[in-house]
Amino acid sequence: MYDVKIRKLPSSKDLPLPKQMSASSAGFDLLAAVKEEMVVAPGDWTLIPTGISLEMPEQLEAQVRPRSGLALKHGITMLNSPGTIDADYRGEVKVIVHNLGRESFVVKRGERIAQLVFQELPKIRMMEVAELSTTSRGEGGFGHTGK
Ligand SMILES: O=c1ccn([C@H]2C[C@H](O)[C@@H](COP(=O)(O)OP(=O)(O)OP(=O)(O)O)O2)c(=O)[nH]1
Repeated sequence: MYDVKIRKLPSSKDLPLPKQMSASSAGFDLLAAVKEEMVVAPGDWTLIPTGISLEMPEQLEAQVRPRSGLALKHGITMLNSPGTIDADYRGEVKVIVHNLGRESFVVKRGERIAQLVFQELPKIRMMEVAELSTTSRGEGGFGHTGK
């Protein structure tokens, strides 16, 4: 269990605190802290503020992910999905909303625009080597085994 601190910024004072999906879940929905609404034209993308900033243990990162309902109904996704929120980032969490739909999408204030999922990060040690081990896959990739 990790403690994640959420700070509401002045732009979201009147909005509810994002709700954890369940007491044990690893994430919550992000609310759009736009002034009233923001229009995203078809094919366009824009940065949507969420009105919160975070503090989490350094073993974690948070990932900004699309909501499947918005994707299915409106073609709305996150351009950089999953967006990465670094543990040492203290700025406002923002969402790059991409409209892949055929119609303009209106982001309304307080709407659940994306979801944030926390992930434990492995510790790695990088090392340069001259050779890598051999495997049966070798260099095959990008569909080389067929459909
Ligand atoms: O969807 C996103 C992605 C990133 N960020 C914030 C938090 C993250 O810690 C910071 C930097 O993100 P990232 O490392 O993806 O961006 P970069 O383009 O590599 O910028 P930087 O040079 O600031 O690391 O921007 C968001 O608020 N939302």
